[in-house]
Amino acid sequence: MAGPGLGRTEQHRKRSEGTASALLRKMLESSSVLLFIVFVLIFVLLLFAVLIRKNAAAALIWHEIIREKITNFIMNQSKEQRILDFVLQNAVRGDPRSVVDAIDKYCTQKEWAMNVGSEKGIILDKTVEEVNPSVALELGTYCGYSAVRIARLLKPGARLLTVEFNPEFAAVAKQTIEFAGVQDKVKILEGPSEEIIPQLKKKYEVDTLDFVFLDHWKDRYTPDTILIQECNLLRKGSVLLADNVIIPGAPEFLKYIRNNPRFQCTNYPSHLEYMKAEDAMEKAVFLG
Ligand SMILES: C[S@@+](CC[C@H](N)C(=O)[O-])C[C@H]1O[C@@H](n2cnc3c(N)ncnc32)[C@H](O)[C@@H]1O
Repeated sequence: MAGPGLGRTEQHRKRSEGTASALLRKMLESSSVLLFIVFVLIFVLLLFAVLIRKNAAAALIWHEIIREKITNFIMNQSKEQRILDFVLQNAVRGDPRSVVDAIDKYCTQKEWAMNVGSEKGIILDKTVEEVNPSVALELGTYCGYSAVRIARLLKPGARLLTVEFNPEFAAVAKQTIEFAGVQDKVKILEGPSEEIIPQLKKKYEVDTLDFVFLDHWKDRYTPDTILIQECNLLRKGSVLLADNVIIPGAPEFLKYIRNNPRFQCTNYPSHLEYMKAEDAMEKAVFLG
């Protein structure tokens, strides 16, 4: 009786040992898999961090897609609303320069945003001062940064029409423009540029445009430039200024405008807003 009993205990002990070592093996295997995954993740993150520093496209993906979505989720608020809040708290009501400076400060120190920015803003300012427009058109309002920049330089009686198809951006821009005190000079036209441009003559009493700032989605630069001409909105000497012709880039537009004998072009090398990557603006004077 004792023999078989001891045998069972021995068998049981061996089975337990077997199970324990299998469990330990599994644990070691799974922890090394876990360790491997952690290493791969750290490597990918480091690679992405280097890429963000070196590559503007990766930086834009990080700022505009990943970081912005996470911050919006955590704060339950859009980036554009955060920019507006910063303006309301840090700029001086009725002082357009302080509004521009506050947006630049926010976008340099806190969150990147697609305003024309301080460096290319100087090229924009100089062009507006040179043209001294009575009627200016902006395609792409966003938060109203460039609208305020342009409006503060307009002579008395001159006006800026600015087109934006995103209602949330248009609402933020309206408040920014009002806070800057330039609301009498700026009218936000809500809707897609391709629908608004053909309405400019009749609905908004535009004869011709003296200055056009192209700063909406880059694939619309060429079709909208053609549409503006088809609607007879340009006069001899009208000036177009296009932003971001290098990043995100508007190669088709550059090809179209530089090969068009009706335009005389000048390129202004600069840098992508709030970044070191190279960008440029293209000025095109309509020769009639
Ligand atoms: C680069 S942001 C404009 C930045 C602004 N000009 C500034 O410097 O402060 C481009 C804006 O154009 C708007 N947009 C893009 N395509 C458009 C279109 N076809 N019609 C109207 N708005 C458009 C986008 O919603 C976005 O707000």
